[in-house]
Amino acid sequence: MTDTSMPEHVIEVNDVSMIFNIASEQLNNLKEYFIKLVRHELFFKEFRALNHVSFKVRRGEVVGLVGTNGSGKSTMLKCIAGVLEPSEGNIIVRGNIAPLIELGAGFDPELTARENIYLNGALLGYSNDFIDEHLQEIIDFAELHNFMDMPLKNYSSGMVARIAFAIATVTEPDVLIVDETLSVGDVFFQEKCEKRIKNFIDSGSVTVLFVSHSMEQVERICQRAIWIEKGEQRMDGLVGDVLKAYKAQFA
Ligand SMILES: Nc1ncnc2c1ncn2[C@@H]1O[C@H](COP(=O)(O)OP(=O)(O)OP(=O)(O)O)[C@@H](O)[C@H]1O
Repeated sequence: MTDTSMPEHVIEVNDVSMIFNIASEQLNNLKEYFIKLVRHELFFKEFRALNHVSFKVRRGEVVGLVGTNGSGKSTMLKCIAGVLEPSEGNIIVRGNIAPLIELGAGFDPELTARENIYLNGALLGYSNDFIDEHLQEIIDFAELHNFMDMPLKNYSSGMVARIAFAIATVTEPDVLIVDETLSVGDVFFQEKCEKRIKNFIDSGSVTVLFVSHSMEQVERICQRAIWIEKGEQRMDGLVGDVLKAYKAQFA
């Protein structure tokens, strides 16, 4: 049931900037780093990965973030997911987030896939009982029945993606963040994930933020796109219009 008292914007990104401190010169090893540090010769310069970005996303909207390599898309998603704190501005997220970013970050490579499902599930806020109840469903979706007792360090990146996607989407999240997760999966898994995302979209209550370098995939999944380039917000609008402008820069 939709709660009409809820504010209609599920995500609010208000004038967000992200500044990273990067070493101003190249250091070749840790020893060099410590010598410079002790001599107070270590200087940093500021790098703005995001520069005054603002946008709002309504419940049920499916938004694609596009931009060339290093333009700040993942940084934006990490700020929204709460993995990074913006240097300036603020972000409001109303509801629970299923973040499919930095796959494997919430996993322990030494543990088996089965153990990792419980570990990652706990990080996502699921109880042990809940996982017990849904374990088979997760394994079925990931289609990795024979590999459940293998340590995750022996998994391929696509296999990790399968497990991560299956756990994160076992229930309907308020906000689903998908950052290149699907790109490491094979075409069959990609189709399966897209179908699950589409089901969420059809329910009308899941908000999806999606990053992909496949323009075709962005066009197929998203209604709206935001173009971020070198940390600057270039355009925000209907997916067709934004992709047209984005592609035109290479023409
Ligand atoms: N922890 C960090 N420290 C310093 N710089 C960082 C850090 N994380 C990201 N950056 C820099 O911020 C910029 C934006 O990176 P980001 O990963 O957000 O780009 P992206 O648009 O997701 O790129 P891609 O399409 O290649 O995945 C890059 O120049 C990157 O080097």
